[in-house]
Amino acid sequence: MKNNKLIAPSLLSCDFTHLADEIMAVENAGCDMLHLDIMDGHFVPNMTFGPFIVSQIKRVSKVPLDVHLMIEAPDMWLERYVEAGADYLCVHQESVVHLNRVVNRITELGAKPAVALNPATPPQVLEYVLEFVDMVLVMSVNPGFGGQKYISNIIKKVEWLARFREENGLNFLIEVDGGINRTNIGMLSKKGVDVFVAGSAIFSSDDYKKTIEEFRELL
Ligand SMILES: O=C(CO)[C@@H](O)[C@H](O)COP(=O)(O)O
Ligand SMILES: [Co+2]
Repeated sequence: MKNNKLIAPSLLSCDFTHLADEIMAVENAGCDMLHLDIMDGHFVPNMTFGPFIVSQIKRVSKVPLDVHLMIEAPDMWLERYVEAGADYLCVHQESVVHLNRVVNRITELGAKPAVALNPATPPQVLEYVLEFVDMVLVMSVNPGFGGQKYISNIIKKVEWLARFREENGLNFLIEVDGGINRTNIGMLSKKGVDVFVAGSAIFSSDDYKKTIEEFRELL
């Protein structure tokens, strides 16, 4: 961790034909975590990979894995993703009925629970679970694809979460995901964001190290 701000490249935008090389490249470039987007073709209109690939990524990675579940009924899969090596395990509030139970289960399994919010979901729905989570993921695009445009009104959610955290003496991390780049990362950091997921901004750049260093200067 550097300056308590974490950069988590989303592998969704990497070259999957050279997965291990891409992981090594972003780790050597100084990233703090790897963000893994799990999509099931139901909760979001796209599909990626499951626990087997997560376990393979775990074998070759040195930094913590931040596993973002964009799937229906994630409660059926918690054990599998923790066994596969998830350090942070994130469920969408919109995909879960018994959120308190799911968060507690992730903790019992030994991972750090995180909850994600779609762009249209207000943060106040999390008021009664915030004391139990390690991280809140504020989606700044509609989940399903990399390379989309940042939705600017999510900043109000970041402000509310940062204020709630302060007023209640909590220490969950605030993470943003979607359309993060050098034009918005500095402002988000000042508002209280701790973890910055970036897919296309890192993997479409020519020099991952330079891009991550530029991000870090803006934090
Ligand atoms: O969860 C998601 C998309 O659903 C993200 O993690 C994206 O993969 C971020 O990609 P960029 O917007 O940074 O290209
Ligand atoms: Co994600």
